[in-house]
Amino acid sequence: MPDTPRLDHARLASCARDIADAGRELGARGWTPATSSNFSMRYDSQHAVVTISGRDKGRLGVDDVMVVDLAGKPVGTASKPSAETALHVQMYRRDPQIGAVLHTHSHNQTVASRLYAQAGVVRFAGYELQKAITGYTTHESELDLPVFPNTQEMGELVDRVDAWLDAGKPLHGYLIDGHGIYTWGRTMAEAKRHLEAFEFLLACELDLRRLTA
Ligand SMILES: CSCCC(=O)C(=O)COP(=O)(O)O
Ligand SMILES: [Zn+2]
Repeated sequence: MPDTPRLDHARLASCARDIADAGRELGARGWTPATSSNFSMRYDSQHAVVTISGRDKGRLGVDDVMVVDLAGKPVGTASKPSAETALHVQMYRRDPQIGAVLHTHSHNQTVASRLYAQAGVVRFAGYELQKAITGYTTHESELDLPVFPNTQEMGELVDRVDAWLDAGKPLHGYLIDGHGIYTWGRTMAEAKRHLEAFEFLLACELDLRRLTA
């Protein structure tokens, strides 16, 4: 039987506070409607702290998160982790530098995911705000946000993300059709900056489509 790690309660409380703060901010912007969305932070090299399934993500408290291993298995609790935990732990497994993953369901994210599902990608070019994504230093770059089909089978989404990354294509976030966005960062602050940047860029693209239709 695998050893159950003794939890560092100070570390867990610190992650819980950061996750709850992020949830309050994102919820206040209307990006987490109707208990949607989920958030996580890396706890250590083999574990993450993730939101418990079904909680109101705009009103999280310290008891609304739990520890999982990087296979998504609960550690030290009988609570049920987010239904989308597999998409969080995938990022922690793939990149040891990733420290936080955010998933939201804003109106713009959802509408854009529907409009660009067939193309399979939203390509941003010419926006100064592309520089808010780590590694982008000029508006004269192309930033791709893929759109994957929605499914209740998390393994299918995990495979699509793996395929994108295994093809060597840069990935800083992705949309799921009719669902929402995933993005991440080395820290919670970086993950929030990426989320805000994608939300802003999607809003611009949607406005341009309306204004130039
Ligand atoms: C009510 S939203 C449907 C599930 C979802 O997409 C989501 O983001 C929240 O699921 P969780 O299990 O993390 O609460
Ligand atoms: Zn979701």
